[in-house]
Amino acid sequence: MTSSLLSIRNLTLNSPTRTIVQSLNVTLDAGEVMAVMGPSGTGKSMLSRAIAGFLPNEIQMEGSIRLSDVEVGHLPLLLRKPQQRPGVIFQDALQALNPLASVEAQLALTLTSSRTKLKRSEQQQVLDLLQQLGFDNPQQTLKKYPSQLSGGQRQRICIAIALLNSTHLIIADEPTSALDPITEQEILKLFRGNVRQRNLAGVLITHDLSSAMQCDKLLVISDGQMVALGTPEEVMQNEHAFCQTMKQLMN
Ligand SMILES: Nc1ncnc2c1ncn2[C@@H]1O[C@H](COP(=O)(O)OP(=O)(O)OP(=O)(O)O)[C@@H](O)[C@H]1O
Repeated sequence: MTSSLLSIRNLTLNSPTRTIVQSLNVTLDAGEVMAVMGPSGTGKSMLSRAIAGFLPNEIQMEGSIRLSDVEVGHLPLLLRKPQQRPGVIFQDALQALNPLASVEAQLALTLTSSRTKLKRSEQQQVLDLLQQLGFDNPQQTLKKYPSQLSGGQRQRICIAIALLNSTHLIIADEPTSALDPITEQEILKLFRGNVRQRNLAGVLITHDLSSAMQCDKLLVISDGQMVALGTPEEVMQNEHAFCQTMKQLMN
């Protein structure tokens, strides 16, 4: 039997005062993208932080998170081997990028953590990736600084960094909330397309229903509890009020 790329068993996250996520069970295979939806404040970001290994100190984790069959749940990001670190794309690309480093420096540091210039052997890989992410002039893009890029371009650089960083899993936590609707759809399409094409697994936390409908799985969390998990079509059949509201919006 082949095991899933990501396997979460009985995950519970407790703050000192209350339970934030309770007894969550999810698996995700390579090539699959799972959307996570649910009302505000119900634990979606905390789930992504647990998977990525940067829970706040005051949050206690119970249960298991396995990446390619290795238990990583209790390992903070910095103690994980490179292949156990997911690529992470955050909401605010401007904050995620170093304002004082050029695009080339940020991509080179992603590849080596010690250089700010791309090696000749890395150049073509990076230029191809930037082109694939929709940059018309990748050479020129490498010279730019985050403040010289648009919001959508910055987020595409964050996707490039996550793709260069990750051999298994990419997590995107509301990556398009600061973007206009057309750029939003472009970015989400690039995210889904690249995850599938590279046979990674992707977790997309989103409030955008149309994008969630194009994912392979949809997980709905409400009050820290999993209320539905399945294909988006299956989730629309769920009786829970949040799923029924989604169904009405789709109709
Ligand atoms: N450092 C922390 N310590 C204790 N509780 C926290 C901490 N950070 C967040 N929380 C609480 O955890 C709960 C879940 O927060 P989380 O950010 O995961 O929600 P979310 O579903 O991602 O919300 P949104 O859709 O608004 O981004 C919230 O009630 C929040 O107040």
